Amino acid sequence: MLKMQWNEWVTTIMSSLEEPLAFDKLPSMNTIDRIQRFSSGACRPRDDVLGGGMGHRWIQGRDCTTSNSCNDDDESFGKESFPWKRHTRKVSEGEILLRSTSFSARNSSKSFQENGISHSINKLVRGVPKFVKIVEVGPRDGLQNEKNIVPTSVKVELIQRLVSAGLPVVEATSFVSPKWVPQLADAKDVMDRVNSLDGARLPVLTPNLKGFEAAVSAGAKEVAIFASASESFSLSNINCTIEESLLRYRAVVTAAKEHSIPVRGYVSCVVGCPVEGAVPPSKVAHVVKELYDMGCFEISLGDTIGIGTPGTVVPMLEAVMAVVPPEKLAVHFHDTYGQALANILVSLQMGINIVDSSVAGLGGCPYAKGASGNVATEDVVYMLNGLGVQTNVDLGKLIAAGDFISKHLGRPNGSKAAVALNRRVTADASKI
Ligand SMILES: CC(C)(COP(=O)([O-])OP(=O)([O-])OC[C@H]1O[C@@H](n2cnc3c(N)ncnc32)[C@H](O)[C@@H]1OP(=O)([O-])[O-])[C@@H](O)C(=O)NCCC(=O)NCCSC(=O)C[C@@](C)(O)CC(=O)[O-]
Repeated sequence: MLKMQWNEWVTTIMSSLEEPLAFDKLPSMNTIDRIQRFSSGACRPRDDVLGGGMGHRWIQGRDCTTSNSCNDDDESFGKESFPWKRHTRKVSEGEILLRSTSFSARNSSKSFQENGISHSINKLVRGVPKFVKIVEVGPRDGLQNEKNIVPTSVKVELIQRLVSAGLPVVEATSFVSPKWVPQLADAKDVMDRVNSLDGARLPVLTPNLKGFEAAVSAGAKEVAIFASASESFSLSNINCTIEESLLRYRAVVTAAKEHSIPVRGYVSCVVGCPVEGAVPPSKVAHVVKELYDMGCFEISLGDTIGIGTPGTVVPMLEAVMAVVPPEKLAVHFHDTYGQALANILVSLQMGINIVDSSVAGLGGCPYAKGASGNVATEDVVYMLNGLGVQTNVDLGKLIAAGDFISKHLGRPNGSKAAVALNRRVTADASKI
């Protein structure tokens, strides 16, 4: 069976990305037309689009029965169905400064009325949720590709900073084979030191029962399992077929239920695989449904190689939303082709309200041409602030966390918003 370490795999993938994949089998429906319908904000069932199944859940971008963003006054929006207590926090001075300098479409629509463009702004903003949960994956997805081992103390400080920036979920590490991912071999030590942190959930990746048991012994209170929609990626990443992986994951979910531990599911290669090319939406929907049916509370859709555009993301989401409710789905975009923010925006307009991202855009492989990591959390928060969407994240503290880890790694912060805002703060300070 094909066996390749994660780092080598990423290098291979990224080396093959110099030319875009030929996606010549896109669904025939006019994509622009669909995107326009998603942003219409109309609360009407669209059974006709889906042809049964969960069709009643689908509307033009929203769902009155399964999403609360149709009702702007619904306070339950963004609340988790978990027993963990929610925390409130004071907004820092830094964030007030950043907020005052950013344009918020939701708040500014009135002032645009005279210009006659309020209709367009309202149309866009009505389509997106009021609150978006950000799942920070930097300490795990971001660091797992780093060749030089990052000291445990740096990983711990990064997690502490991210939690104190208000991120509700920070994926802390992985209990995988240290031969496959040497960077995360200190998973137990990391968990020992972050377990007592209050205010955020700290899930960890577990590829099998061995990893699950180690995670539980280390005090993990939430885990994530990771399957793929591409057979080749499954073999390379976890050394087994998709069906074999689902068997393993069923055992993990069963054990997790006994411990009352929530399990998140990931599906990789949701739009494209460097070996297989375009991945059919139906294949993605199949794996997502399997994870959902086995008991995952949330499923994250990973564009592992960052190749998707709204043109491929929209049909994929349509297929997935036909089998799993949108509020159970998260999007996880890598930014290799600079498409991540566009893909996130269109996903929000389609009813998604959970976004994975990585502080400072950590991730990817520095030795592979064209490689880049997850979309930067700072860029996502900046965009959401501009749309008037709440995240409870303190952008100032988040930027400081990104600068901290970037400095340690010896490279510039990969977030464009962080770089621009840092420059602006320096420029403003020099005028004082
Ligand atoms: C799944 C395995 C373990 C199979 O690896 P394997 O070699 O097929 O496993 P095995 O059962 O044959 O065992 C081989 C050795 O690994 C050990 N082992 C077995 N399991 C564990 C464990 N849990 N923790 C620690 N050690 C483990 C096991 O004890 C044995 O040790 P030995 O006897 O040789 O000394 C391996 O392939 C692996 O660890 N893969 C992880 C790869 C990985 O972490 N990839 C990155 C995460 S996925 C991702 O980033 C995508 C995502 C989620 O972000 C979304 C997206 O963007 O698409």
